[in-house]
Amino acid sequence: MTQSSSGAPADTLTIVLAQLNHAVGDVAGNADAVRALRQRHTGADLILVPELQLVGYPPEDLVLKPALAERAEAELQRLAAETGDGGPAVLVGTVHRCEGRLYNAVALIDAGAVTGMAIKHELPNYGTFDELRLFSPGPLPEPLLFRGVRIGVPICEDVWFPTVCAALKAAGAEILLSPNGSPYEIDKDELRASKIIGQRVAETGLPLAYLNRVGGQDELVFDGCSFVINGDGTMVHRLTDWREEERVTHWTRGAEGCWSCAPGELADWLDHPGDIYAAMVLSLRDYVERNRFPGVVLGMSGGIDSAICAAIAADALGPDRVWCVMLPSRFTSQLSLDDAAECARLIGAKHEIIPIVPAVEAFDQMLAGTFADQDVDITEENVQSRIRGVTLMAISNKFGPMLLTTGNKSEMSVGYATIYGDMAGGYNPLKDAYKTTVFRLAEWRNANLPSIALGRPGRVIPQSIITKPPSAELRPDQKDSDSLPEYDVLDDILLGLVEQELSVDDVVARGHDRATVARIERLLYIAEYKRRQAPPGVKLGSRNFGRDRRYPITHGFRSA
Ligand SMILES: Nc1ncnc2c1ncn2[C@@H]1O[C@H](COP(=O)(O)OP(=O)(O)OC[C@H]2O[C@@H]([n+]3cccc(C(=O)O)c3)[C@H](O)[C@@H]2O)[C@@H](O)[C@H]1O
Ligand SMILES: Nc1ncnc2c1ncn2[C@@H]1O[C@H](COP(=O)(O)OP(=O)(O)OP(=O)(O)O)[C@@H](O)[C@H]1O
Ligand SMILES: NC(=O)CC[C@H](N)C(=O)O
Repeated sequence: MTQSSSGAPADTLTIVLAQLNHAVGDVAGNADAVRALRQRHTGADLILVPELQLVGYPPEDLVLKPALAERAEAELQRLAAETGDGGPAVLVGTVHRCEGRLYNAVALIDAGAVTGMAIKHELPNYGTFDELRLFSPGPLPEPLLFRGVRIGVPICEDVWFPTVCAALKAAGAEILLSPNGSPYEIDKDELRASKIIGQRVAETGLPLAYLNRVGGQDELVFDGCSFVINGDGTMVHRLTDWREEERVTHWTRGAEGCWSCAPGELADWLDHPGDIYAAMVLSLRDYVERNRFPGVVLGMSGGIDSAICAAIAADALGPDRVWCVMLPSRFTSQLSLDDAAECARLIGAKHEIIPIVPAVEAFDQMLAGTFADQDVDITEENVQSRIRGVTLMAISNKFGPMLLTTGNKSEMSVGYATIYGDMAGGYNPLKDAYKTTVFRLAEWRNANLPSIALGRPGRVIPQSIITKPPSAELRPDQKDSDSLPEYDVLDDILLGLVEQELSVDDVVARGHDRATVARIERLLYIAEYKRRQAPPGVKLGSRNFGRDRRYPITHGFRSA
């Protein structure tokens, strides 16, 4: 029931929470998604869509192009006019230009017009965010009046601090509806729900609907995980994770004038490491689809990194869009050949063998004169890796699939990858996953099929790939542990140096060997140039090699 014809405030509201996967820059497509929602929910009073729905979140510097803002303004006016049909109103995230400034805003469109505007006050400017570069902060906001009800619209970062919600409450807000573009980070779903938003509700006593976007956008992925908490702190709705969802919620003004939302479904959210796996699947899917690739190709070595990447790709795109190429050299073992073939068979992906021996021999001959009197060293190992890169890129050029890179975060931390070799490619699902996480993911995927997956259920990674010692097989009997500490040791050192920004002394105090920690710190710093040239990959933690951690390439600092 909406506001009565006498103009008395509404005492019930039907609000649709639309957890959408919008596309950055596709203003027309994002507006069409709003149109379609209005058609599907004609009986609703109000529809809430994610932060910056019209331009997509995060728009980055694209939003500084005046033509983008103009297009968003035109679409907003068109959508507003369409609400003259008597159907639902919409709280739609968009950019707003005023007196030469650009704002991150939410427009209330209702009864044929823009009837209100909320402007983001707190602009996040840390980690991956740099909204102060793009937007001006709005003043402390006031509630928007909708059918006689004062609705507070704190926009994403606005709910991470007490100020905006307190101001809205003081100005008479009765309900808080918060549109978000909150990227996935390990454990952030619970942090948002139990801590951050729980606290805002406790401080204000107001019911709050938290609506997040879903989907992948370059290095970020959005998990959805929207929810509603009533003023007494009870969680009454939890929307699904990793998928779009439209949840119809019913709100009532109670005897004391306080609003509450009727309880609905409380969806389960994936725990570790299933959430990490889902993040990799969804981010790769959206990257490949939105950049219009027919599928992916990857070098399948019989090792765990390429195996899990192939499984993620099959779950993202379907097995028939994944092309696994084994490129054996004379150091490749029969076990690797067998494991690669068996893994591709279990996944259901295309598998092909292209020996690189003729190309290696040709390079040996070509360089024989120049390298006369030189010892064989890592140069020849890197040539093999680069021959694989050239071959895989030739397949990509000829048939169109994007080449996946497979270097995990442990390797990328210490530069254990060949630039222009196995680092050649377009997207890396493992970029922010340490090797120990990769092992956990393989075990998890063999026992679970995430609901968003398009791949086959059951075991997809042969056990021998999980149990054998990792090797790059670039020289006889090579093992990763010949040149690096065992991965559980390496990863704990990296956790300290990268994720927690500890010094060598701090990491040694955790029980590690000083010389090893100092060597890893040195390798970490001198590999920065490689990481700057590495392909993008999905952010999982709070310190990804990307916008979370912006180190200089050239510097002289060593902490020991
Ligand atoms: N600061 C800087 N700015 C710009 N360029 C810089 C640079 N420092 C070195 N370079 C250049 O980089 C070159 C060295 O880099 P690069 O050619 O990659 O060679 P490099 O890092 O020396 O060796 C590759 C490493 O990756 C390992 N690997 C290779 C292949 C696969 C795997 C695996 O586990 O999957 C591991 C291999 O065992 C070795 O440890 C130098 O020749 C130099 O020209
Ligand atoms: N024989 C091979 N055939 C096809 N691709 C290969 C081969 N060897 C290496 N690659 C590619 O180069 C990447 C790095 O390989 P390498 O085996 O040297 O180290 P890794 O990091 O242990 O990876 P993996 O666990 O996949 O073997 C592999 O993931 C794969 O994509
Ligand atoms: N879009 C935003 O304002 C994001 C910042 C916020 N702290 C989050 O990650 O949820």
